[in-house]
Amino acid sequence: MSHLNTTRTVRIATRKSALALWQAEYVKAKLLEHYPSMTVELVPMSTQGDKILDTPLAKIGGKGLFIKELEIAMLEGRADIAVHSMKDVPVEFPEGFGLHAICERENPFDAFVSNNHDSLDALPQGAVVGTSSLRRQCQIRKYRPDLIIKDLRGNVNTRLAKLDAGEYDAIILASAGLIRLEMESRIRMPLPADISLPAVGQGAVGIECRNDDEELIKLLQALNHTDTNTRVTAERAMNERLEGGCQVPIGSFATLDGDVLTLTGMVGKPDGSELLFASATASREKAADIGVEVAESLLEQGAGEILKALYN
Ligand SMILES: NCc1[nH]cc(CCC(=O)O)c1CC(=O)O
Repeated sequence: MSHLNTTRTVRIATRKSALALWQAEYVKAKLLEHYPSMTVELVPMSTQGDKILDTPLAKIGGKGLFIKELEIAMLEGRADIAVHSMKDVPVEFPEGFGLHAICERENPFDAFVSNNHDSLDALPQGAVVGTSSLRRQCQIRKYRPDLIIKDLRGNVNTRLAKLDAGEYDAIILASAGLIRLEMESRIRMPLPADISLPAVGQGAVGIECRNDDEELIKLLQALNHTDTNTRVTAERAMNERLEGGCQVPIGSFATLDGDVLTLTGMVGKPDGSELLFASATASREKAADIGVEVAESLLEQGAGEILKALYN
């Protein structure tokens, strides 16, 4: 790497939520670990997504909502990279931008969080569960049709405050966010993939930059985690074939056993009355191919109709 300028300054555009700031600090620490003479600065900014938190995201369209302002900052030279939760990153990037590293995945599973109950099974009939994710909603409804699902929005801390205020008997959050914000003790029960298949890319952090910053792209390779990248590539390929945004009842979860990659996908009706599943296994070089294969198997089962009904 002696030909690369490792002393350059890298500015990280980030949203201001606790989790976004944690992720930006994490990438900063990783960069400094690999390039001790680099200067890394955070450039926190408010984004459109933060301002419209009270509006149901599905109705606004969802795609790319959180990242526009960060890209403008990179275009205007106010920032060099943007750090994202992979599950919030749309399949397609705006012209001139790309995803150039995916860091090692944290716990990818959903978490059952409650102050009074130990597990989903332990909830009394008709208990109120908070989540605004159609993916979580359809899977919880399938598993426990008697529960009442109530909308829950805001950052991780806001959602926990609403639980603590007694608005819900339990809420569902991503384990990764709680672990990163040092609130792992809030997890009463991790939800296994056969109860709640995670979202595409859940638990992984990705780094975006301009495609013409070749030196930076090379420097970022040190932060890329190959196994995570392979798994998330398969999951995203499935989503792309399904033309799914980030606010859809779609689950996609890949595992690696050596070089053997297995992908499971799910598309469900939000009311939990119908959930479609498909799986495929292949060697790791076929990540994108099995994403498409699983998507097509879901489409054959009728996933297209379920998704179309939601977009209308
Ligand atoms: N959609 C919000 C969001 N985006 C990323 C995470 C944290 C987990 C992750 O990095 O995948 C969360 C919170 C949640 O779903 O509970």
